[in-house]
Amino acid sequence: MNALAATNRNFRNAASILGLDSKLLSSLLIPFREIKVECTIPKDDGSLVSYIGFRVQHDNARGPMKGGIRYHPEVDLDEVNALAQLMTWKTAVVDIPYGGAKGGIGCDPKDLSKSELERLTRVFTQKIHDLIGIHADVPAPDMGTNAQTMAWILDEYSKFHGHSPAVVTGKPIDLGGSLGREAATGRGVVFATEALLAEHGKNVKNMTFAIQGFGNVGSWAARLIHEGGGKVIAVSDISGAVKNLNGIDIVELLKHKESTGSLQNFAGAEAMDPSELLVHECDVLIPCALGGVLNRENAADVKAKFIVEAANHPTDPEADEILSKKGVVILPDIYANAGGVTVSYFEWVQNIQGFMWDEDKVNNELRKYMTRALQNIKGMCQTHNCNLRMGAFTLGVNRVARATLLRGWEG
Ligand SMILES: NC(=O)C1=CN([C@@H]2O[C@H](COP(=O)(O)OP(=O)(O)OC[C@H]3O[C@@H](n4cnc5c(N)ncnc54)[C@H](OP(=O)(O)O)[C@@H]3O)[C@@H](O)[C@H]2O)C=CC1
Ligand SMILES: O=C(O)CCC(=O)C(=O)O
Repeated sequence: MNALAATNRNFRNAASILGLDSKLLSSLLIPFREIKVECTIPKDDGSLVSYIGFRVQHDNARGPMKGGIRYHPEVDLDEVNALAQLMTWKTAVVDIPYGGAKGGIGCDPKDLSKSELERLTRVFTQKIHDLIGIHADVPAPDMGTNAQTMAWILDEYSKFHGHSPAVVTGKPIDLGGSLGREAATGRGVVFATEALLAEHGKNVKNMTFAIQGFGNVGSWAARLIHEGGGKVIAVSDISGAVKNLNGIDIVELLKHKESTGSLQNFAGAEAMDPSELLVHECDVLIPCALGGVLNRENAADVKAKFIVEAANHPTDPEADEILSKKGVVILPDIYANAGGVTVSYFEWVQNIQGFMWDEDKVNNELRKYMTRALQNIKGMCQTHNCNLRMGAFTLGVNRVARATLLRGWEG
């Protein structure tokens, strides 16, 4: 099942639990706007190359649409649609005043030089600048993009609209970025994990973790778990996977990846088959890379007791069912990875106020938002007798439905 079909299915289940009217259901499901643009750039050798860029603006009932931009070869309209819809429910789950959007370009950023990436980002921004904006749609980083990408978008957008730092979040600090945003998604994952484990009378200390993906989200989650006394026993990236049952020294692994560009040949751990990571013995599995990695092929073999969905849509609905039957507790993506967009909201607020917060304030506020959201999700689970995914979906969908109804339908 592709990401869009899976996301629609979760939404429909939530709408049915909430007893939403069928007209309202269709209105919430259909995206506000889908943008598809051709981006042609000269490569460094002078040859021309064309890419397709997308921005899907899913819903703006609760505020400006918000969501990252992904550079990855598998980006297509269906995937961006699914991710945009997830953003609508996610911003509502953590109760920040935004709707949902997502963008992407079907390219492999590893095949492009820095100047090619800059040209591609500027051309994409030229094509969408009229449709994004501080109070309309505010992009941010996602897979394959980073603070530098946001700096290029800000610079290109500002040529048309004047200096506008709040038009993107996840910017470099020197250009109005927020302290704590780079670590925020990983930090939010750890706050969410701590809150979940506390519900089960456990804590991060002495628990074992397997982490798929060692980019922005995975490396920060691993670092903070390691700092908190958790044992990260397996980590993977695109180059392969490593394990050490006594716990990997994450600080050393970060240095190794920084200097060699990969996890391979790290002296403090042994190589393992990357597909083994997801089914390796551990207490907590944290997927931090691609979607759909837990599916009917491997779900029955998962040994973790808890899954924290740091990636977007890592669990296919068929896997969801298999894992639920096994009693695995899954903390869903629209809550677990919401720390990134929450601190993006703090960044946007700081830009609009023209006042910078210190990092402790950012992190303390983030903990408050993540803790409160889990309590709200659990309230929905109790009211509707459902699991955490449906608790989060019903919470998010209900908030967006309420905002939509309050706005009314008169033309
Ligand atoms: N950045 C953010 O603020 C947010 C991100 N997310 C989600 O988190 C996930 C990760 O995003 P982010 O960390 O930003 O992306 P990055 O591009 O920074 O990192 C992605 C990581 O995944 C690894 N990877 C890619 N393919 C595979 C694979 N087949 N097997 C194992 N690892 C793989 C990459 O390997 P390598 O390092 O070798 O390239 C890299 O380590 C995505 O699903 C994203 O949507 C969710 C909320 C916010
Ligand atoms: O920070 C943001 O605005 C969006 C982050 C994002 O793309 C996500 O949560 O999936």
